[in-house]
Amino acid sequence: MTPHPRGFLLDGKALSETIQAEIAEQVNEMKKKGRKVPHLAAVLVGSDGASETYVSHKVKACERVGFASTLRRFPDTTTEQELLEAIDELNNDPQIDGFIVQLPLPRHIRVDKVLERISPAKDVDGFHPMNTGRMVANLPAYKPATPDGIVEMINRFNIPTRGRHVVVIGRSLIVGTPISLLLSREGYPGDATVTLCHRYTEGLANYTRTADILIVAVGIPGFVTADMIKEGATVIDVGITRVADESKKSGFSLKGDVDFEGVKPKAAFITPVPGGVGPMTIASLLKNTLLAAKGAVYGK
Ligand SMILES: Nc1nc(=O)c2c([nH]1)NC[C@@H]1CN(c3ccc(C(=O)N[C@@H](CCC(=O)O)C(=O)O)cc3)C=[N+]21
Repeated sequence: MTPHPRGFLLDGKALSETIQAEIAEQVNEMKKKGRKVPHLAAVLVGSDGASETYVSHKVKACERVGFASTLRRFPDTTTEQELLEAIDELNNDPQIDGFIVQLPLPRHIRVDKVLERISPAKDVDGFHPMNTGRMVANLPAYKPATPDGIVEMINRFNIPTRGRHVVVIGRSLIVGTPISLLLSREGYPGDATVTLCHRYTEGLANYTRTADILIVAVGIPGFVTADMIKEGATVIDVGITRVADESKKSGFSLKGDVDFEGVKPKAAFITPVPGGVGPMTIASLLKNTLLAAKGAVYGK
């Protein structure tokens, strides 16, 4: 008998590039028909290093697929009212198909107020309660990019989900809650039995050890260790933390929530960090922007 394969890398970077090539193809078709290319705007408040990196990745991805992009920068001292006015401008700008307000925001700005101000039809992050609600109700909606990227990854790598036990660690509105919903609902990739764990879960390892698919989004480097994994599980690492690293020019390296080296020999499939879920998030944001330009969710 051949040994069961272990440690197959779920290469999110390569898959994201494949999806971006598919999107670029669609942009070419739009151009041929004389239609305007999709236009994504990003709003960045303050100068958080990680946020700068993510937003620049999004802008570069737009260029790669042939989208137009706009970056609106605001200082840390921007008031909530000023930010809301900037959002109104983007809502009313017919050139902009979709936009995102990069999180986190400075503490003096109420994130709920900001997200609710975004027109649901332009909310390509899928953070507006209208899109959350429509997703829950199985209506056409923009789905949040990180869970959508995970679903896409499971789909394209043909990882079975029906009747499987999915354990999610972390219940955020942006990752843990929506991925639990998407994988438990009808059809593929779905039909899974989902357990949603969080900081108050007692005996966490008793759950994780029964997971066929383990999805970790807690933001603590190396949180999941080999002893917590079932042999042959699929391990999806959403964490991405900057950890000081003298050997790097940047002075830091990126660490996931999973002890990759320890877990890899036990897992059937595993996502690396970087190069796993992060790039899939970008691909899904582009997908949503294409949907917005086509009016595929709310009409034109
Ligand atoms: N309104 C809003 N929408 C978001 O979607 C959003 C956000 N705010 N705030 C922060 C989180 C985080 N996020 C990532 C996107 C791409 C990578 C990504 O491309 N990561 C690369 C490496 C990134 C690097 O070099 O630092 C990778 O994992 O290989 C990571 C994280 C989107 N987020």
